[in-house]
Amino acid sequence: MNAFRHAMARILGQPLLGLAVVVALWFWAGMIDRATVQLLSFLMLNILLAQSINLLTGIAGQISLGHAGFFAIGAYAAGVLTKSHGISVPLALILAVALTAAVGWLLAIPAGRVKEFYLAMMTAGFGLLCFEIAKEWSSVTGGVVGLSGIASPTLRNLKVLGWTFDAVDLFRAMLVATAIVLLLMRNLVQSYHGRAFFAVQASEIAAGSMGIARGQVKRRAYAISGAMAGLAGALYAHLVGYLGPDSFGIMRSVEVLVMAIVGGMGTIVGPILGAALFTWLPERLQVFAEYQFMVYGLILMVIFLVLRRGIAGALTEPTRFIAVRAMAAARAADTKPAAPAPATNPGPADRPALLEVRDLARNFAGLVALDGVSLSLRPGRITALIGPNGSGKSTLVNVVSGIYQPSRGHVVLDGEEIGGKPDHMIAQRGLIRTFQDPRLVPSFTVRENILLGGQRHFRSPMLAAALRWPSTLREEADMVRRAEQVMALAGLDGVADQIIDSLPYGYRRLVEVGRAIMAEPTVVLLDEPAAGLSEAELGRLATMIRHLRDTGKAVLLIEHHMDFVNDIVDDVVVLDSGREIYRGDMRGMREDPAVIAAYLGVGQNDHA
Ligand SMILES: Nc1ncnc2c1ncn2[C@@H]1O[C@H](COP(=O)(O)OP(=O)(O)OP(=O)(O)O)[C@@H](O)[C@H]1O
Repeated sequence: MNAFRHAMARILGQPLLGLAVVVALWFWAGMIDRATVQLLSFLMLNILLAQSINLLTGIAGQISLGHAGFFAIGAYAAGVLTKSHGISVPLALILAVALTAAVGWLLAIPAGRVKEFYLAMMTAGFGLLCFEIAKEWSSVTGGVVGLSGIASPTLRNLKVLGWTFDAVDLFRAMLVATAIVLLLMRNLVQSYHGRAFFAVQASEIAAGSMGIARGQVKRRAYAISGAMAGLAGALYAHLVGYLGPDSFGIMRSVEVLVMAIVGGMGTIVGPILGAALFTWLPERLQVFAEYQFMVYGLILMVIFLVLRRGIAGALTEPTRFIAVRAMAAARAADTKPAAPAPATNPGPADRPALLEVRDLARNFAGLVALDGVSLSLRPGRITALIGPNGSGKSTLVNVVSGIYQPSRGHVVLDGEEIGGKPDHMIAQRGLIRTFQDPRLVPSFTVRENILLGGQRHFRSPMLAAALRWPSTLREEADMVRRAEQVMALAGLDGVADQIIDSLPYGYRRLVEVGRAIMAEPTVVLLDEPAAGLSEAELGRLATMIRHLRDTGKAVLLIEHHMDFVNDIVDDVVVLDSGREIYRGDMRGMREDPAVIAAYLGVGQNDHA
């Protein structure tokens, strides 16, 4: 079964297969009856709609129950602009797409602030609003009577660049448009922009910690998704020549979502298969006459029960079509991993600090979690931050990395005050952190997760990524090469292509630290990276942390594993109840009475 799914993944992943299908459909359309051409045209619309929601929901993780709204805006914009304002069809199409992209961008501003049920309800509200406007704004949309007489093949008045389109011409134009959109979407999803979408879906906090501006990513996802649904709407207007509000109700939004889910969200091929099934199925179900919707409902229930990851998930390997995998593997083949940096001594203790924390405090509703902590992290030195549970170590990392606002004090990174700045900006400036519970993209491979560390260094604009501009490919190849080096250092090269969720826990910790190395930070904050690691994994972790030190990074290590800390750190700071109780070296710490009483527990043994 696995061999079959692997083979299917290879076959369906071939761009030549897509080209062959497009060419075959192009010629076949000239040989078949009109009804079939119409059905194929609807298939193109459904593919665009299903991909549009796939990008927003399956890839960027933003559920939408109002996609029919974008479809309606695109359709009415094209219909009104061509019919009432005499604008040419191609220009109207471009304007309709631009308008829906702008609406998507604007919708992201409120929608980007909410999640899950609230987001579902907000987007359903958007869909309802569009539906009601279509119904009530009768001077423009024709209201419930609808807008008829839009240029279409049926009326023989669909003129494009002086050429009158019949049904077959329109289908061919839709076929080419759909193929181009799919190609651009695939390229985009496989670039670092696409990885940012997946990262936001997996964990917004982790995305921020890699320098990904989640608000911007969501706005882009809404705008592109809106534009795709808008394009489908504009094409629909010219396909049918008539628009009525009933085509844009909530059921249309649900249908679009169902197509993408049944096909397989998060993949490129899934929504195509889902769209094909749901274009073909209603026709077949007509034999059940008045029972057809019952049968439809039953089929849906069975499909969701049996195909948990959609048709694509059943046919192929999981998430085979996402991210940079194919490209990464190709580039990796000619990559020679660099040897780990030679060990050097720690940097001198008197070099200027890369990170200065001064008098930092943080309260949580009356609880003082941090109470005036000061700390300096210098290049090429590893500082341990230790202390009993609840002493404020993670809070310090969260405040410094921008997840929590400080209640008081300063955080200065490389001479710049960063206290209170958003987490992604702090990461962009070179302060990278890991989490107590590793936060990775579960559907990504080890390589893809490591690559996410490089997000802050990518520069290619979205258009260049969608067009696979040579500069984008070069940038991507450089990053992949660096990811290979990081994996070699971390001993992860043997599992580079494994999905992270299929690997034991220890690997996830190492991958998260590898991701931090990939970011080429100036300052790294590691929150209990050794927890739960085996002896062999601890060895690899130590190599990675020493590599950070030897390449001049300032490292803060929160850790309870004293033997591990003893072996690698240069300086130690101990916290208790949000205050510093010790600063110095390891030996001094072990003998310090305050540390013994608060943390090391020897004092308690003495009492026993
Ligand atoms: N988001 C929050 N809301 C309320 N209280 C919090 C929050 N985060 C931390 N605290 C509290 O702040 C104090 C310090 O917690 P913190 O997690 O920083 O300790 P820690 O030293 O990292 O502990 P551990 O070693 O168990 O991770 C604790 O009393 C904790 O309950």
